[in-house]
Amino acid sequence: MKPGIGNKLFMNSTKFRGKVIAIRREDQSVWERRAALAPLHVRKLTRAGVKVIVQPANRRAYPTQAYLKAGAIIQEDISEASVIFGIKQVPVDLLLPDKTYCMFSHTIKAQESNMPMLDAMLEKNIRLIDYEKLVDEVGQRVVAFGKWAGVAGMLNIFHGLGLRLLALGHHTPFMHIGPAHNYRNSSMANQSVRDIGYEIALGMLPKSIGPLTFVFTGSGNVSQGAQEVFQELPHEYVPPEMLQKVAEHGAPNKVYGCEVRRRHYLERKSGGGFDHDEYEKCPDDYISTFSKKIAPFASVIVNGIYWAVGSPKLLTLPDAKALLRPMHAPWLPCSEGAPPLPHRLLAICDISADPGGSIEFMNECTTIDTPFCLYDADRNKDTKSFKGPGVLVCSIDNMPTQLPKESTDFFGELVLPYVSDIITSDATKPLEEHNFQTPVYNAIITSNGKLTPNFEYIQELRESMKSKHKFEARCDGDMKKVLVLGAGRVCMPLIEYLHRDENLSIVLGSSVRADVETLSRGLDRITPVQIDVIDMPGKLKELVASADLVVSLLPYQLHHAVAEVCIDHAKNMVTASYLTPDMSSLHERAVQAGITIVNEVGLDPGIDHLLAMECIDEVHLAGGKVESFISYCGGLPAPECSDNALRYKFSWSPRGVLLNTLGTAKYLMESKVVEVPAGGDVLNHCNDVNFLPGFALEGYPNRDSIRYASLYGIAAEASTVFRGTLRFRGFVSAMQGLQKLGLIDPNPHPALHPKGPEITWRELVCTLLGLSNMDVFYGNLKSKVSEKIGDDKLEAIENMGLLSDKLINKMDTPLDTLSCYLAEKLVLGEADRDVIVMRHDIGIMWPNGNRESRGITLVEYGDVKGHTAMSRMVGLPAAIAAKMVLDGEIQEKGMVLPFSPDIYRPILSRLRAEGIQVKDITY
Ligand SMILES: NC(=O)c1ccc[n+]([C@@H]2O[C@H](COP(=O)([O-])OP(=O)(O)OC[C@H]3O[C@@H](n4cnc5c(N)ncnc54)[C@H](O)[C@@H]3O)[C@@H](O)[C@H]2O)c1
Ligand SMILES: N[C@@H](CCCCN[C@@H](CCC(=O)O)C(=O)O)C(=O)O
Repeated sequence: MKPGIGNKLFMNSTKFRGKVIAIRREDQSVWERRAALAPLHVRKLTRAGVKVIVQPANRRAYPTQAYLKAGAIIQEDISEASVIFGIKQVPVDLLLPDKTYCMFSHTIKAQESNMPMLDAMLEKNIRLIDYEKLVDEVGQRVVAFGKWAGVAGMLNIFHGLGLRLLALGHHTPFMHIGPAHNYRNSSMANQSVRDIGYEIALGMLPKSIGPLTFVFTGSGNVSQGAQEVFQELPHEYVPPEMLQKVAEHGAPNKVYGCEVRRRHYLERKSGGGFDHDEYEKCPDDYISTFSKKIAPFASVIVNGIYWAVGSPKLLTLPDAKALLRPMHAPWLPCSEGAPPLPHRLLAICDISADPGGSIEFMNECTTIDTPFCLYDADRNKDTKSFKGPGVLVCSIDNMPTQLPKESTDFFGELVLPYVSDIITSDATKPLEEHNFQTPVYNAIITSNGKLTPNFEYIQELRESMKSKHKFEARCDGDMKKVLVLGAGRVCMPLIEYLHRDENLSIVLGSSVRADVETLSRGLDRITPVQIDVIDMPGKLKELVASADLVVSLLPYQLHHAVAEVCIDHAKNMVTASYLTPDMSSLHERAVQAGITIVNEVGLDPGIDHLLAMECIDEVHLAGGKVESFISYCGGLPAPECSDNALRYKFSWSPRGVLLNTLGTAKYLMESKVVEVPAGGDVLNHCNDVNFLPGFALEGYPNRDSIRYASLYGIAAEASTVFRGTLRFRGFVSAMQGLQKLGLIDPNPHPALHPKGPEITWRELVCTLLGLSNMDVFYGNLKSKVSEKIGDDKLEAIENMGLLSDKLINKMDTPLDTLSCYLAEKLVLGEADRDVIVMRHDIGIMWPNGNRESRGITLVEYGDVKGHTAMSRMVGLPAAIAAKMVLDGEIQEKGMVLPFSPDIYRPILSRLRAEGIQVKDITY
């Protein structure tokens, strides 16, 4: 039935005589000024003989007087009415039994907060008609406020844009637009919009902000309402494919609009194209390109689409991170007083207002009281502010009530054709005795104490939700569970960071019971579990299966076994370790399982990558090239604690430290590839390192640096790429002594069989020297050692007690035996602290031919009474990455490295918030 037809329906009709309806006073929100029928509609009804009772309400936009003039009876008591019209939900104690109520009940998704009202309606024999379910034969809603949400939304976002631009340093004509509810009606609002349009046409938008583009999603009433307001500005519409051009080089004296339809951004996964019917049937077969092809060129997005669960989102959490990255637009005239915009996307008006829906990071609607929030993608948090990083979001879910008179007129006009039918309702009589037209009949949710057949599903939904809740309550409600494997030296700051989130519970599993118990002490929501991941595969499966995410802080060789189980159970995983070929080989399987495995998010690897990528991307964005990249990192004892022959104490896995001196290395030095074979040769490539002259540092190559040339995107431009390990001078020489003696050998040695006879360090050295007489005179032994490893290295061997008569705790291989021994000997003592020293020296060539050297330095000391610097620098980035995966901020599947800005930027910004400071110098 068409609007306006109501006029005829109520003409000369006698069937309405004696009918009594009421318009109730709204009480759901202080902003609710709408009514279901305007005085104009009431007049039609009263003329047709209907008695209309209107509950007095000074808040209603149409004054009570106007209803009185339209023939209504103004009175508090509405019990005489058989049908009661309202807009929003009714408090349970105000529900009158045996009546028909019309409203937006918000019950059809079994919304928990409205279930008591639904129960009361069933109990009180109320017939509930829900406007939302009044639909035509093709399922289109026939009564709605749609257009007015669009009109109000557009005004709100103009208003917010003015305030946001001001906070970014720019007065603009948008400052003169108020929130929608400041206007008496849309004509007044449109006049204001025209006024600012005049200013825009005169060129009063600052040039430094560049052209403004408005993207409208959807083409329904909401979008049309918004565009009607937009069109009051001097504007030009462009198709999506021209958006980039106008966003960069459009005119500043008008604004650009772009209406985006599904076909513009939805593509069949298997080879592109869009088919409406196919999409309706299988939305899963489609992906959205909105975030890549359209959003990067939008200043403002006005979202007016209907989004169904399961269909691709317009913008995800990672998309927001990409869109809110610094913009580089050197062609815009910027200065200190005319600052450039931080990024193009300034504001989103999410009129669809569907939390967690098409705009994934909109997880709570804003309100008319507090209409805006600023969503900071790097922190995945929003603030009620206009200042600071982020995109402004307006997602009020009752915008039409900001223009209450026109909304009431519009709605009343749409609902009136159905009123003639609805007012025949007598809730005391069975439905069958009525002759409702189909749309009305189909919108009846409750009748005669029961849910109508179309809505019986609500009860099932409630039951399934209840059992889901019960199940969730059993599994600690909405809590997510993280399984942390490994309770060693770098674990605790990770646990503490994760533990800050009260919705997380942690299972800490490791091979040594005492370790897991110590680390869990004093913390709630953490369960210590003793597990050997190799010897107890069943238990590992069980723990992984019940977790939402696994963090492995085990020795790196064990990650592969854990990753296999994560793939089998489709659980995401995070490690602070190098992506080994072993782990890489699981990439495809991880992709197939739909899981994310983030690697290399510790310190080195980890923070070094994040800082490198931050600088490299900045250089590339500004058109520069990275000609050389030299990076060093050392986890060291603080200089005042370096009181031993190695000038070293362990802040992370001793075995790992020793093993690294045996590995291969590869680097690029002034265009020459240098390959270092395994077995200790890396130490022969040691140099003094002098960027901190107060520290006596030396450095040697660390693994394959060339691999990072391509991963960092500098392979085609850098002639030097080097990553190295830092130590205090003296370490390399002492270590070479150990190597030469054969003490860093990872292969089993018969003298070190755990079940073999007891042996002292002195005897082992004799054995390794090939001496048949273990009883050799001490002075003589020293000479033999000197002969083998050199005079300069002898003192270190002696100083470490390796010529002593101390019994050995035999661990099969010299390497494991020495690791175990040195782990105790070179432990950071109670009064010791460690220090992390990291340095990147980056040589840059700018487009104008100028050269620049950038020094990025991180020096972090550990806390004597608290955590080591190493554990914080490894545990924190790993924990932040783990949270990002859990919260959906990292969604990439397979083996993931932290090289993309949407991963490294948030991690760095959160590390900086933890007080980690990096010095950046140009020399
Ligand atoms: N990226 C970086 O900057 C960085 C820095 C330090 C450490 N790491 C890595 O982090 C991980 C942890 O380092 P750490 O210094 O804490 O090591 P650690 O040696 O101090 O601790 C290892 C832990 O794993 C446990 N473990 C060993 N074998 C096990 C098994 N079979 N089953 C269950 N538990 C077992 C040990 O009991 C211990 O709790 C290692 O992989 C290390 O290489 C990375
Ligand atoms: N290179 C520095 C810092 C090393 C931090 C530990 N990194 C481990 C990571 C091993 C892994 O788990 O993959 C390493 O071996 O470099 C130093 O040696 O002092």
